[in-house]
Amino acid sequence: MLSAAIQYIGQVGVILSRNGFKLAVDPFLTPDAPGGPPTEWVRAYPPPVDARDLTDLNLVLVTHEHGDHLDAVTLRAIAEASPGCTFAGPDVCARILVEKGIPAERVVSLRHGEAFPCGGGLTVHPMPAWHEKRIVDAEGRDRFLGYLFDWDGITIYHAGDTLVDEALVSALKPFRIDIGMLPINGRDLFRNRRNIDGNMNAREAADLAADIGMDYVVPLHFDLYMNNSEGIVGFVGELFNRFRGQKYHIFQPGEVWVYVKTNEI
Ligand SMILES: Nc1ccn([C@@H]2O[C@H](COP(=O)(O)O)[C@@H](O)[C@H]2O)c(=O)n1
Repeated sequence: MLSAAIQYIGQVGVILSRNGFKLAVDPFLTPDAPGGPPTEWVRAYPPPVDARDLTDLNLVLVTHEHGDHLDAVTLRAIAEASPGCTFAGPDVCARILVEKGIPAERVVSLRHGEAFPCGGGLTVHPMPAWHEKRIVDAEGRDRFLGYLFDWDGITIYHAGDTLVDEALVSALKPFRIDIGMLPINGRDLFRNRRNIDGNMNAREAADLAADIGMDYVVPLHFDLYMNNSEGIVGFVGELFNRFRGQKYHIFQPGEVWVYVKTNEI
């Protein structure tokens, strides 16, 4: 019987733990968000975890540089609380992390096509992401990344912020994904006008989960900022109406879910 523990910490932030190795993706734990009131960015709930209490992280992965994903205040607090923690992300983020005070020797630049071996039987495969569009620099390095965790018998995909693109489906198809964590906030002209880049919506996330054959699909990016959300009801409806039997897990902020991979009881 194989298992992995996942804690949801808000927006797209999660902490994953397996085989004694613990990592966080996009921890955004600042109570006063960048922008913040009186702007449109009003958190729906306070951070469920204090970054200063994250004392045993081995790795933090950042998907892109937007302030609700790369939160320098949170990351500096983690660097201090978890002295053995490495910080990794797209090259743009790696440079920002160093500028923001994370020691350069603890920062790794990741790119699609180059696997990143870690402890605990984990290999991280950086995946391209289309946060409204795919942006690649002159050296072919993606500005936005998702991550595929090939973790000693359990495969977990964290999409970061992305649309569904045929090239993404092709990149994911070779893997048998046990848990796929997908943004579902969608996009529209009126958010674009306010410089809010879009992602896949609930319908597209449901289709992707079914098309890839994910065991569980986990929606993200729907509950923290209601100005950039399409809610959760549509996602459940899509699965119920069109993909009956597709398993899913909807997190509450701060909740820990233990995924167990077994056919036996
Ligand atoms: N507190 C925040 C959160 C987000 N933004 C900006 O919104 C845009 C979209 O954010 P994503 O989650 O889709 O990456 C992006 O430009 C963020 O910087 C913000 O200003 N304040």
